[in-house]
Amino acid sequence: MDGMKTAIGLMSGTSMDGIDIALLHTDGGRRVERGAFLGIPYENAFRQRLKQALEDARVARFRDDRPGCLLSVEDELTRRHAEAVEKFLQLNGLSASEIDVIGFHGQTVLHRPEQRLTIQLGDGQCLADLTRIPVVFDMRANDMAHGGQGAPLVPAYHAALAEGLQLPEWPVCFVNIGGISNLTFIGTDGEIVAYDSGPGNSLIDQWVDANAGVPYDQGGLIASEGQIDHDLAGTYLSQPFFTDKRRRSLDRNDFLPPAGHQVELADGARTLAYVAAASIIQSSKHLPEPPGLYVVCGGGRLNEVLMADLRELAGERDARVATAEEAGLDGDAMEAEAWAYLAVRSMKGLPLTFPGTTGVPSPMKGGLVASPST
Ligand SMILES: Nc1ncnc2c1ncn2[C@@H]1O[C@H](COP(=O)(O)OP(=O)(O)OP(=O)(O)O)[C@@H](O)[C@H]1O
Ligand SMILES: CC(=O)N[C@H]1[C@@H]2OC[C@@H](O2)[C@@H](O)[C@@H]1O[C@H](C)C(=O)O
Repeated sequence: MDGMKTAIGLMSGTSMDGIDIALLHTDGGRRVERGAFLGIPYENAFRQRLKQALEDARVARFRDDRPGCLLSVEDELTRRHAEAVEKFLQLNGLSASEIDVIGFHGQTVLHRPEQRLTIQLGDGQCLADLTRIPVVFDMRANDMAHGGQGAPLVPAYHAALAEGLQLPEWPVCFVNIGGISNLTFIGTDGEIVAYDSGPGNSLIDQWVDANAGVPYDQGGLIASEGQIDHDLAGTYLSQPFFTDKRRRSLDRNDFLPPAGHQVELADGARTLAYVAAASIIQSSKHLPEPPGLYVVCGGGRLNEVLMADLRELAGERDARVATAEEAGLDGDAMEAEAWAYLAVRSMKGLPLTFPGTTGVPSPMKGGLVASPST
C-alpha cells in the first residue's frame, strides 16, 4: 500500500508498571491499521530501581546528564526493551526485517517544561543495534526546545483514530488515565486541543503501595470501602495548575500522595480516585467546548470507583463516558500504538506536535533516528 509502514511502538509510562508493545500499519496520516499488542510488567525490584532513577534525576541540569544510577538503569531499560521486541516478534511470527521502524519512548525521569528540560532514559542507538531495526527516539525534545510543553504527544494519533470512529456524540474528548492524565479534544470541525489534565493513577499507586504494600488498587476495590475526604480532595483540586491561564505539562512528582497519618487506607484510595476523576472534569473547563463524549484509555479505566465518579461528574455536564473498548479501540495499547504512529510521522518529516497540543508556536517535527550499525 502506498506509503504504508509497519511500525512497533514501545511505551514505558509514568506508572512504571512495565513495557507496552504494539504493532501498527500506517501511512502516518489518516490510514491506521492496528495490530498485535503485548504488555510486559516490570517486577518489583526493577520498579524500585526506576523510582530511584526518578530521585537521582532531580539534580540533572541538562538532558544528557546521567547522575547516580541513571546510566546503569538506562542500560538495563534499553536491554529490557530489546528483549521485549524479540519476544513480541516471536509471539507474532514476525521477523525484524518486516518492521520498518520502532518508536521508542523510554522512561521519563524528569520533566520540567519551565526549564525546557525533559529526560527520557533509553539509548536509541543501542536498541537499534540490538534489534537490527531503525529506531526513532527522543520525540519530546525538539518540541520543548521550540517552546512547547514536550507533552502530550499522543493527540496526533487520537486525531487519526477519531477519523475512523462512528460516534453519536460530538465533540469527542480522549482521556488517557495513566500515571498522569491527559486530554485530547477533537471538535466538530477537526480542531485539536490537548493538554495534561492532572494526576491519574500515580497518587493512588503510591498511596496503596505505601499503606497496603500493593502496586495498585485493583478494580478500585480498596477505594470501594472508603469515603471521600473532601478537605483532602480540596487540597489537590485547589492547586493553581487547574486555574492557571496557560496549560502546563506535568512531572510525576508535581502532585504527591498524602502523608500516612492524614487519612486511613480506604478513605485515602477513595479520595484519590475522586481526585483523578474530578481533575479531568475540572481541566475540561479549558476546552473550547464541553465534550459530548469522553473516550477513556489507560489503566485508570479499570478502577471502577474512579470511573463511576467520572461518569457522574461528566453526566452532570450532559456528557457520556465510554471506555476505549466501547468505542472499538484498545485502551491498553493506545499509547504504544501512538509511539509507532509518531515514529512513522517522524520518518516522513511530518509534524508531531501543534500549537493546540503542546503550545509550540508552529507545527513541529521531532525525534532522532538511529539506524542499526553495520
Ligand atoms: N485492574 C486494574 N484496576 C485498577 N487500576 C489498574 C488496573 N490495571 C492497571 N491499573 C492502573 O493503571 C496503571 C497503568 O496505567 P497505564 O499503563 O495506562 O499508565 P502509564 O502508561 O504508565 O502512564 P502514562 O500514561 O502517565 O505514561 C497502573 O499503575 C494502575 O494504577
Ligand atoms: C513527560 C512525559 O513523559 N509525560 C507523559 C506523562 O504521562 C501521561 C502524561 O504525562 C502525558 O503528557 C505524557 O505521556 C503521553 C504518552 C503523551 O505524551 O501523550
